Order: sequence, then C-alpha cells, then structure tokens
Amino acid sequence: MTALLSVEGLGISFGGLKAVNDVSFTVRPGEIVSVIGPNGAGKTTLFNMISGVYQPGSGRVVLGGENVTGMAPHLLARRGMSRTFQNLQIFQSMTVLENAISGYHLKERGPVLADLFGLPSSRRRAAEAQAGARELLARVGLDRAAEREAGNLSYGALKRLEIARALALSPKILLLDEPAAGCNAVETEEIDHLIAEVAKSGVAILLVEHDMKMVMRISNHIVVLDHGEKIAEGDPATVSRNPAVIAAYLGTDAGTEAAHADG
Ligand SMILES: Nc1ncnc2c1ncn2[C@@H]1O[C@H](COP(=O)(O)OP(=O)(O)OP(=O)(O)O)[C@@H](O)[C@H]1O
Repeated sequence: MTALLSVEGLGISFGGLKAVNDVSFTVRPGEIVSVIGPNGAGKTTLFNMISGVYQPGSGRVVLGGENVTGMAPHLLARRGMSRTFQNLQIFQSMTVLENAISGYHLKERGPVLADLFGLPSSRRRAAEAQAGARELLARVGLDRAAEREAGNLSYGALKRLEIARALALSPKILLLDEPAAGCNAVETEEIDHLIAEVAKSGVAILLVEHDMKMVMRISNHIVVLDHGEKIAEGDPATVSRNPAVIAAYLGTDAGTEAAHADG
C-alpha cells in the first residue's frame, strides 16, 4: 500500500542548534508508527513541523500525494490530519459531551455566518455534531460519562476524551503526542486498545511516546531519533536490538526496557 504520509528530509534549526536534521520516513493507512528517542532528541519538534505548528527549515511533508509542508493546522485538519498535544487541550469546566462536540468545530475558523444568524443549516450541523460526539464517546468508552464535568474525570479518561476530540475530524492520520503520559498501567492499556482499534479502522497513527513497553507492544514500525538525527528505523524487535539505539538510551530506564521488551 502506498504511503499516506511522507516525511522527506525534514529539518529545522533553533539558533545554531539543529533540533531536527534530514529526517525521512513514511506512514501507511492503518499503520502505527512511533517516533522514539531520548529527551531532547527532537521528537516534539518533528511533530510540530509535520502538523504545521512550525515551518520546517528544510524538507517536505506530503499528505495523500499533496505537498502540505508548513500548512496551517486547520488546513491540515481539512485534509485529514488531526493531532493531540502533550498538554491536554480539554475544557475542564465543560461536560465530556461538550468537549467531544467541540472537536467538530476544529476544522472551522471562527463562527460561520449561518451560526451567527441561527439558520436551519447551523441547527442541523449542531444536531449532527451532537449525535457524532455521542458515538465517539461510546468508541472511547466514555458514553456513560457524557454529562459529567470533564475536570472530574480520571487522567486516563481525559486522555481518551482528547483522542475522541481528534477523531471528530474523521482523520486519515492521527498524530498522538505522548498519549499515555501520566497514565497508570491500566489506563495505558485502555489507551493501547483504543489506538489499536483506531488503526484497525484504517486510520494511520503517528505516535510520540516515552512508555517504551507501550511503544514495543503496539507499533508496526519505529523511527528512532537522537540529537535530531534518525539513527534507526524498523519493526520493534529489530529496533530494540540495534546497538546504536541501545547506546543512545544507555543509562536510561527506557533503554533497559527497550533492550528487553522483545524478549
Ligand atoms: N522553540 C524552541 N526554541 C529553541 N530550542 C528548541 C525549541 N524547541 C525545541 N528546542 C530544542 O530542540 C531540541 C529538541 O527538542 P524536542 O522538544 O523536540 O525534543 P523531544 O525529543 O521532544 O524531547 P522530550 O522527550 O524531552 O519531549 C532540544 O535541544 C530543545 O531544547
């Protein structure tokens, strides 16, 4: 199957520092690709370039055959790319359902005229968003929490709510920035299952995650960064045996986990 996303020679510098240098890889529909690497390796910066938050200094991002390099996030969303952030982007004082509904408006930029005048087309859109949001909440296991204030949810549930919001855009590719950060083992497993289910439905997943056990469990393909450079890529078993990868992680807990995860 041909690539949905091609990252081609992507790079950016901050001052004199090459935060990301000449990184290339591809993601196919339904595939789970993880980007890993020690702290400061350039993972978030790479994500920010792919998702239009940063303008790359060099290279290209191609989505569905179209050059989308540096395109604004809402335009990428219309083309099928949606993302979550390391820091939760949830409205804590709104209900779970209202948060999920807000995901439907991420593609739009400012209020549409029909909304301002309360036209039937806007009421129909609102009803559709509400029905879709309820379906999404069921998909992420939060349907029974729909009327609860989001701020009262457990951390793992908030993370799943954030994924629900991103899914409201019906993405072809979902970028997840540390979806299991701060979660306990049970919550991490729930997020595992959710990601696997989303991928199974044909959505491509690009993941940055520190939880090495999770990465090794769910990834089809892993890209390893160190000091902004891609030092390895391949399936989990191959990558975890790669001497350059082990050396990059040496002395970190994640390195020890990576070295033993396939055994
Ligand atoms: N906006 C910025 N301005 C200057 N330097 C930056 C900026 N963003 C990142 N950097 C630097 O670029 C390098 C890569 O950082 P980045 O946050 O992408 O790494 P990371 O792999 O995501 O790290 P972590 O695992 O700690 O989240 C680091 O040296 C960082 O200090």
